Amino acid sequence: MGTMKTFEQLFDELRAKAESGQEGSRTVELVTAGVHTIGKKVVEEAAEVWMAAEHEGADRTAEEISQLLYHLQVMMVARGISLQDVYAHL
Ligand SMILES: N=c1c2ncn([C@@H]3O[C@H](COP(=O)(O)OP(=O)(O)OP(=O)(O)O)[C@@H](O)[C@H]3O)c2ncn1[C@@H]1O[C@H](COP(=O)(O)O)[C@@H](O)[C@H]1O
Repeated sequence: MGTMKTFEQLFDELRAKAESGQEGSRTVELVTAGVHTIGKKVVEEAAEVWMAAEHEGADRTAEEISQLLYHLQVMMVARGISLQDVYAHL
């Protein structure tokens, strides 16, 4: 587990990362690859959340959920969608 951070903090970090174009950044790699590649990761991580929730412990499930949230945020960055755009629908 990395340093403790909130959903909002991670989003700001990912947006800055994508803009920086920093070499070796997973986020830059995914945003460059585009929404098709990111979409496949979102679906894969969603399936892993489901499987962990049914067959594994709470810790493993939480880890898979964190990976799903990360990939959803990368999708938002790739499509230029802000947190406000999403919160407006909650
Ligand atoms: N929170 C995350 C995070 N969660 C998941 N991942 C990525 O998602 C992968 C987990 O999915 P998998 O296990 O399916 O990985 P994989 O099978 O190797 O993936 P594929 O290459 O096969 O698609 C990890 O190996 C990471 O590459 C993340 N990558 C980055 N972050 C955070 O994002 C921020 C920016 O990171 P960089 O863009 O890499 O600098 C940092 O704070 C990081 O901690």
